[in-house]
Amino acid sequence: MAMIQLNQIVKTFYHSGGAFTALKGIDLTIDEGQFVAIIGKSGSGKSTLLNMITGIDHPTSGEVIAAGQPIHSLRKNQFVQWRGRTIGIVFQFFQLIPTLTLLENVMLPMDFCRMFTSRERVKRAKALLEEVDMLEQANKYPSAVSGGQQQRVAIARALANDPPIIVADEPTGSLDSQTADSVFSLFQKLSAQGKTIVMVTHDQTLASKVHRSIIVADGQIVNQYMVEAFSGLDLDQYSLLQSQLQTIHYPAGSVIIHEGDEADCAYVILSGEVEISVKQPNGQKVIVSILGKGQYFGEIALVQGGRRTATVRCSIHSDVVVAVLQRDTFVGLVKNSEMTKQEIDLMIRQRLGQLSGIRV
Ligand SMILES: Nc1ncnc2c1ncn2[C@@H]1O[C@H](COP(=O)(O)OP(=O)(O)OP(=O)(O)O)[C@@H](O)[C@H]1O
Repeated sequence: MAMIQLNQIVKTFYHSGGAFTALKGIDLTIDEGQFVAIIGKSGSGKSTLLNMITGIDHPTSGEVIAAGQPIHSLRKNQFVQWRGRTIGIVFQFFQLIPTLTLLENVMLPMDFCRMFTSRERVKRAKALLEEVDMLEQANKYPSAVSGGQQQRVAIARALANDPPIIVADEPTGSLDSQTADSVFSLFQKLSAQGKTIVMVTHDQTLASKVHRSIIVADGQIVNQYMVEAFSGLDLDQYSLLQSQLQTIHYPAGSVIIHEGDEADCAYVILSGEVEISVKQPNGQKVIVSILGKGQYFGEIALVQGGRRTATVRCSIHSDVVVAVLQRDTFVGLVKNSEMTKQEIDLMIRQRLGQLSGIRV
């Protein structure tokens, strides 16, 4: 079930110098219980995207639905109460109230949403502080504990009303790496308990520790099948890829590449399936493989020089959408990413081996 859904979200900021579009038509569905990392370079639009989900900011156009509620259709008072019960928010700099004790900070969202009786609130706040290993410090003020400890309390506060969604903007960004690890494992624990978590981070290594990572580049989400096809790129390279991509729609059964043609681009399949075929010496065509979403083709002639080694035709059952990468972009990516180069070299060797087996 979808817990968060963004439909065609556009956000344009207007200022004295003109207009700047920070989000350019974002479509995103996050399922219940998913732990999602939003990754991207500084200025790519991550926080703006998060602010759309929390309702801290309004989209210029488009719709956000969280826990079944179109959030921007609620009146302000209704919205604030709804969010207090539905979305727990964790910030990079904790944002605890300095004049309240840690226990009082955790009780605040329950007081605000009148969720539990006063006695239950104290009991629950203590239980949450225990869960984040901070119960012994409950009566201290935020300034008397470390940054990592403040963030643990901020997480307990986000959980106060038992919201199904937790949203966190760089929650480990201001912490040293050891403290960051222990705060991150708290999020993993919450994920295991079934919370839906959306976390903005600069840290690409976190991608392997969550259910799903979404790369934002220049106000757009980099297509997940591009990320699958080129898994070894860094954020600068994904940004470049996103800015230079062109998508083309081919009808079912049409030919995308003819064997023997000159080569000037490579392709990644975004939807549908293609058949790769070669001509045998006796003139007969043989299908050597079928490729689907997240797989690329057309790379052999680009990397090795020369003409197309096979014909690529859309399956007769479905249309095909491909991302087209011009020669310079493709060769540049391969040259600048050793991991991508190794993966592609290996793939080319396997494919050429397969083709020569068929041509003899
Ligand atoms: N209130 C605003 N007015 C004008 N421009 C804004 C505003 N908020 C954000 N922007 C611009 O929108 C773009 C995206 O900003 P955003 O804060 O979402 O990026 P980010 O990916 O979260 O960056 P960082 O990792 O540095 O926090 C930036 O170019 C930023 O300057």
